[in-house]
Amino acid sequence: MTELPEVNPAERNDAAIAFLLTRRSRPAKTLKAPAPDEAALREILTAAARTPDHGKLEPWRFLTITREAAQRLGAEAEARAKAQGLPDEKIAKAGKQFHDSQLCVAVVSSPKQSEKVPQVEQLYSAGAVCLSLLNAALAAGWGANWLTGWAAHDEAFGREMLGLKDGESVAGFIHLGTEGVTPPERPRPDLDAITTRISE
Ligand SMILES: Cc1cc2nc3c(=O)[nH]c(=O)nc-3n(C[C@H](O)[C@H](O)[C@H](O)COP(=O)(O)O)c2cc1C
Repeated sequence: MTELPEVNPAERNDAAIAFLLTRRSRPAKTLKAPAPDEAALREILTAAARTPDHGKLEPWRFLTITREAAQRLGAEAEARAKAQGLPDEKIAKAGKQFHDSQLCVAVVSSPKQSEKVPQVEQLYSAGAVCLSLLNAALAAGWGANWLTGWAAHDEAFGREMLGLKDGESVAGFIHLGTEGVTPPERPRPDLDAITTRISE
């Protein structure tokens, strides 16, 4: 069990706010070794699992994929994309995220039967886990990137290569490693354009 730091949640946490105001992903293809070791990964996953989850259903789980396993998955993704008759560019793309990967965590959406919590809310929670995982890795000083792509959406690949069960899907492949390049800031949403004030 990762020990919890001493933080008073009722006080402003300037470092956390500064992180959230500046955080950004590092492109997966630019990540290098080393990747988080077992202890570092455990801390990141512990943070990721501390995510809002209506009804405490835990409608998600993790697959941790080493670099060696990722090479195997990359080759298999390419072979399957090729067998589906996809164009060369898409075949290469299907495998590339795995070939580039130092360490990958697949966040699996695993919705549970519930009369109270709609499936879509369980899916939202899986997406929230992806962001928490990404942010925990970035906050710990790693480079990280949330990707999906062909392998996340091909049902047979999920079932046969990742062991997904009926109803499960990949919410994200989060690639982790050491930052190779700091990407330039990208345009961020115009807050006024996306915010409506409802005041009465
Ligand atoms: C669900 C989801 C799937 C994504 N899949 C891909 C992908 O397959 N390929 C890609 O280049 N970017 C993908 N992205 C975008 C990357 O994560 C991108 O690096 C990210 O939007 C950068 O955001 P940030 O700088 O705010 O962290 C995806 C984003 C999300 C939320």
